[in-house]
Amino acid sequence: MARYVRIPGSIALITLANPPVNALSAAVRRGITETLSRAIADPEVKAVVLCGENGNFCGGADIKEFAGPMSGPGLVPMIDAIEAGEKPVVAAIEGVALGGGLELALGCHYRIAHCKARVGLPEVTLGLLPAAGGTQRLPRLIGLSAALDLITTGRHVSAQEALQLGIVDRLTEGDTLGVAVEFAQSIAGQPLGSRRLSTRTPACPADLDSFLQGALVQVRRRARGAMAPEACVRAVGAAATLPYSQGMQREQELMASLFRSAQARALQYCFFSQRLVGRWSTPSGARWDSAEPRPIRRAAVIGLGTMGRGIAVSLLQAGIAVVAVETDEQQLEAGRRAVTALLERRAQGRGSEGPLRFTTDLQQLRQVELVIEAVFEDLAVKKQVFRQLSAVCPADTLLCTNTSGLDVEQLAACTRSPELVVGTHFFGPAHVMKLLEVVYGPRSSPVAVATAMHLGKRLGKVSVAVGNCPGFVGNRMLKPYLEQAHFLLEEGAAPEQVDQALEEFGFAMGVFRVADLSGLDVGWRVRKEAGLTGPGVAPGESPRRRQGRRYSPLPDLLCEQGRLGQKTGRGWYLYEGPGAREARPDPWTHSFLQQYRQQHGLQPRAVPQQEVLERCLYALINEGFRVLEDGIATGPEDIDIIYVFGYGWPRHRGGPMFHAGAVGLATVLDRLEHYHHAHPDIPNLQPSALLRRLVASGNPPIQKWREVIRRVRSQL
Ligand SMILES: CCCCCCC[C@H](O)CC(=O)SCCNC(=O)CCNC(=O)[C@H](O)C(C)(C)COP(=O)([O-])OP(=O)([O-])OC[C@H]1O[C@@H](n2cnc3c(N)ncnc32)[C@H](O)[C@@H]1OP(=O)([O-])[O-]
Ligand SMILES: NC(=O)c1ccc[n+]([C@@H]2O[C@H](COP(=O)([O-])OP(=O)(O)OC[C@H]3O[C@@H](n4cnc5c(N)ncnc54)[C@H](O)[C@@H]3O)[C@@H](O)[C@H]2O)c1
Repeated sequence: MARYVRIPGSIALITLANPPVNALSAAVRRGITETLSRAIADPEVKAVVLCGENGNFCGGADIKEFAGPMSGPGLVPMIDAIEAGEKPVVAAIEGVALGGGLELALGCHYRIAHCKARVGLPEVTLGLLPAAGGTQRLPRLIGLSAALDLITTGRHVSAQEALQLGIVDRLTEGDTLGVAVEFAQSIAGQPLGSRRLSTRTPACPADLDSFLQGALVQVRRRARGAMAPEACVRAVGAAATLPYSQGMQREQELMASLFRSAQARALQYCFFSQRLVGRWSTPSGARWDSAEPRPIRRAAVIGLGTMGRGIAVSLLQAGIAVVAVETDEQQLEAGRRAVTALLERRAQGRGSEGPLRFTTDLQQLRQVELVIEAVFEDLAVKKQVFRQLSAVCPADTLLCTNTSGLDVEQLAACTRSPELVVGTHFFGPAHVMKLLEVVYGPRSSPVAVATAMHLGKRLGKVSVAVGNCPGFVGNRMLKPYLEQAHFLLEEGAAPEQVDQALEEFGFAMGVFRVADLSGLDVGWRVRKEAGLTGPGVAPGESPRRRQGRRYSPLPDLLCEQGRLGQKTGRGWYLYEGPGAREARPDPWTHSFLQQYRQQHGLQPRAVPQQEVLERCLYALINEGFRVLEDGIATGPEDIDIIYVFGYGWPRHRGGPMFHAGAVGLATVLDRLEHYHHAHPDIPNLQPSALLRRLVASGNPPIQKWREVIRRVRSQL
């Protein structure tokens, strides 16, 4: 797993060979240890070059090994041996040097990188810290402040930035290995002294204590409840305050507190799930490895409102030519200004964008290969647009809708090629949010799904293929969650209490703060169209019951009062003025809730925080099990990735389905039964058949759920 060759000029070349990313598995560590001893023992060898095959230096420790017992040579002694050796070792970095890969390079005496390479210490994103000396050597190389930034964010750094920071010594645009070998020959025999990073003293800010304290406050604010960022700060702090060997000891202790933690497991599950959802399949047999995506060079966006603008920017930044369409000149002008401003704001340091044209004339779409419709969420309007698109665009144009939950099949039925219609559900702001739900209808062809999935990847999104049902996966599961939050207000909770529980769980914002931010009128319009509120409601129907089940009119009542959220300066919370962002608890809301409860004869009670969490989250999770039963999502990983990337579910809790497994499925079932018993008029609290079956199957690990799901589906 590490090849050794002696090349002319007294250089030993060690090549890590564990494709695709040369992860440092036990076999690779053994290979490096053995080949290095060979190079040191060989009197002919004057210097060593370390590189990786397949265009990558090294993607770090082998994450797959973390789940089992660790064996083989340790990374730390291996890297220490490289650094301590008398022969210079040069790392030739192509592709990536990440995590343990960069730590390995930091143990080398020199680093030469290709100009397209990326380096970083992303361990924090896996719930860990760089525990092969990264927290001790990087501060000694680039200073405490820069090292802390890299280690606590885990961000990947371009070769150019790495050079500026001093992480690499030299960049090359050509043959990295050739340059590294030549360089190694040139420095052979020179003293290594301070090239050994462990011997250096890190550059520290003047007021170290307050700097570290500030860093702790910042990471706590950024990653609520996540343990790893804090441990990273402490480990880097040790580099500043302790000698190297004691700092290493501190690094190991802190790593030990993280290594087997539930958070690390959750984050590593997210890493692998993100890759798993890329290997999508549909019930009709379409698959990622057999369906060929079409190349997309020219696209159109219909509707330049909140979403269309971001979608256009996303496409342009991926180098795709865009025709942007609006209904009239005024809307077009507003759209043009918005798109231009977004592009200008994001222009710095970005690559060239595709050409952009604005029009009100659908006839301009005669040459596009893909259209994304982002007009109002109104089925009739969307159907009309799809009829027009089908008439104007070439027959093989892929027609996509950005609907949040309308029936994709009904739109497909308006076109002459229904197999080329799919949902591409972006999340706002579309040029920022990472998630794309790709919704296949019963007639969507493999090529249509593959093209949309591939497009998502090109746009830098995490794409998840899901089936067609009201709300698809994400919004369908959100509905029972929101409903519970409203019911809890009826029963005695305050909005800020519910939000606090959810924020302490790890959401960046609680449900009511999010509602105020996105505007309460969005859901109000949907409920009016569904006949749940407004003129569509049958006369005499109880305000707290709809379609035979409990209903809360609270959000409708707020909208009727003109309290639409941040945009009106008042919603569930009070704001300084329209558009202001800081939410303050509003005495008006409290007395409104009090009156509402009195009016409906509801006896308020103190709702425990635990109940807030259980009812909101377990109702959402229960719907997730139904989504799986119905075959709308292929596996729990799809749901979890949707929630982590689209709905702010705290990543260190792995996603709702992972969380259910972590809590224990029997517990989730038990609590749902309890709440359903207490609230028989809330059908969403009735445990799903799949949850029952999983519990009956002995609570299998989440990786095994798919087998049970297959059995349940075949019996339903
Ligand atoms: C007490 C113990 C002490 C231990 C000390 C450890 C210290 C160390 O600091 C810890 C680490 O290094 S932690 C590590 C820190 N490093 C990181 O966090 C880097 C993680 N990796 C990445 O960010 C991305 O994979 C790359 C950017 C490298 C490539 O992106 P791309 O080109 O889009 O490709 P892709 O689709 O992403 O991956 C292709 C395949 O490779 C697989 N695989 C990848 N890395 C792996 C790994 N390290 N391992 C295993 N497998 C890894 C990946 O699953 C996929 O497999 P599949 O079966 O085909 O699905
Ligand atoms: N806003 C969100 O956060 C969000 C998130 C995900 C999905 N969506 C979905 O995206 C779609 C658009 O939502 P939005 O919030 O951007 O709406 P919006 O009201 O901000 O914008 C809609 C735009 O479409 C234009 N339009 C209407 N009919 C048109 C037509 N026939 N041809 C061309 N343009 C037309 C309107 O002039 C308007 O500018 C909806 O289906 C919505 O459900 C919205």
